[in-house]
Amino acid sequence: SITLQHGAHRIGNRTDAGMARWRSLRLGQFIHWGLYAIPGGEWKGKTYNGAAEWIRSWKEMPQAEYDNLYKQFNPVNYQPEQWALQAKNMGAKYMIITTKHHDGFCLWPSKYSRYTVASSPWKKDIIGPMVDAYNKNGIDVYLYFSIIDWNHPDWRASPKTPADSIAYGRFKVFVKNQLQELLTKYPTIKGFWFDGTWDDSWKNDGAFSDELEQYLQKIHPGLIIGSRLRADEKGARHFDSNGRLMGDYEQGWERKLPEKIADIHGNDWEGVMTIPENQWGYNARWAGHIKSANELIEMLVKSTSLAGNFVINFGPKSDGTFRTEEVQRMQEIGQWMKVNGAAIYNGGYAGFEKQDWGYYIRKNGTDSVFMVVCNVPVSGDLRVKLPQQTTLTHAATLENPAQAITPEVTGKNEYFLRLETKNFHTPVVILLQTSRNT
Ligand SMILES: C#C[C@@H]1N[C@@H](C)[C@@H](O)[C@H]1O
Repeated sequence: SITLQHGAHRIGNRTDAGMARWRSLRLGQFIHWGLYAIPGGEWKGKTYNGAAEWIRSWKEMPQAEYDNLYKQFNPVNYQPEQWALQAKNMGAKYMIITTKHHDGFCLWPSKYSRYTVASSPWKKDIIGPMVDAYNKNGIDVYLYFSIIDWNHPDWRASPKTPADSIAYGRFKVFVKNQLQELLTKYPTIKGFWFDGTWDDSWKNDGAFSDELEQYLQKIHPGLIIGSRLRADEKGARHFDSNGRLMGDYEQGWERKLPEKIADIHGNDWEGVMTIPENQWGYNARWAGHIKSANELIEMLVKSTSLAGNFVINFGPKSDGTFRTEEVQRMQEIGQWMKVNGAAIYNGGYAGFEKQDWGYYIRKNGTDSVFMVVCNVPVSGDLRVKLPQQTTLTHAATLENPAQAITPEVTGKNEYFLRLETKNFHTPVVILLQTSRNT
């Protein structure tokens, strides 16, 4: 390995209580909300086919017109208490909110910028009441913060001239000030979710991202920050030039998930997922494949089975309400979580051989292993193959009333569980009690 000043400073996962809590939450809610919700993917009768929150970069969108949308930001139906209750009923245990996306508009009244809610008809702080409402409902809050800031005169994707470098130097001070301000104003938040760190200006300044992370940790010890913030001094991101993860969890799983346990290299990780193929901010016209609640539940189960967190994204409208399809997904997922949440919270990798019918999840630190059946075999017979020296002592479904299943022993450490009925409309969870033959 090579000597790095600004590579990973820790080998292996964090072992503190704050990270153990993050690891136990498993299901999160992402919220992308900002000026982009006003056009909602459309402008003067034309439809923008990209991600709605990137509409400012669309050649059909005059940037000056986009930058004046703040004069229309007035979410009269914004009710953070309702948002938090809805998330609680979905079973989300943490929430990530865009304080500032790439367009640079701040949902909090930052004293370092005029491009904030304070300048809008709404005037008031959006973030504070949201953090309070979610915390009151037992949901941890993480703040999404984009380093890219299209609105700030000193932002540079790639400094070319000495003047650029001086401007970008001012921009780095601005970033540091805004982050310190967010930690001071919202001290109960558990971490930052950084984005927009792919440009040369950031990638080529590993020292700054390293110092920034340490500066934030000094203000708020235990802060949880993923791998998307840092670069090392050779421009490597997420993993340093020695292949070691920088940050507290792997944060590269955006609209994709690992397939098998080897893909995560033993690191904590989090997957973030849109319900349409690629829309984070509100887009009036949802096109392409829209994920069903069952698809999202299966992704949550798959993530948990591979010892990772899963965060589902929602894009509220400019008035502060949620579109029907998103409300429906939250309700359906919540109904499933009410019965089966025990298989998700504190769930992790079971270490059993993967079977076609679905996923195994081990309740961390116990001999309780859940089977989550997503693909009911026409035979109704679920094959279970346990590691050597492991015996299956009991099996029952989680639903009410629990349906006991007598395991049929077919060979060494191999069993079949027969489902009495095969017509399930959502993934069915079976709790296995195993014992290790010491
Ligand atoms: C690309 C990109 C951004 N990363 C996702 C989390 C959204 O914020 C999207 O705009």
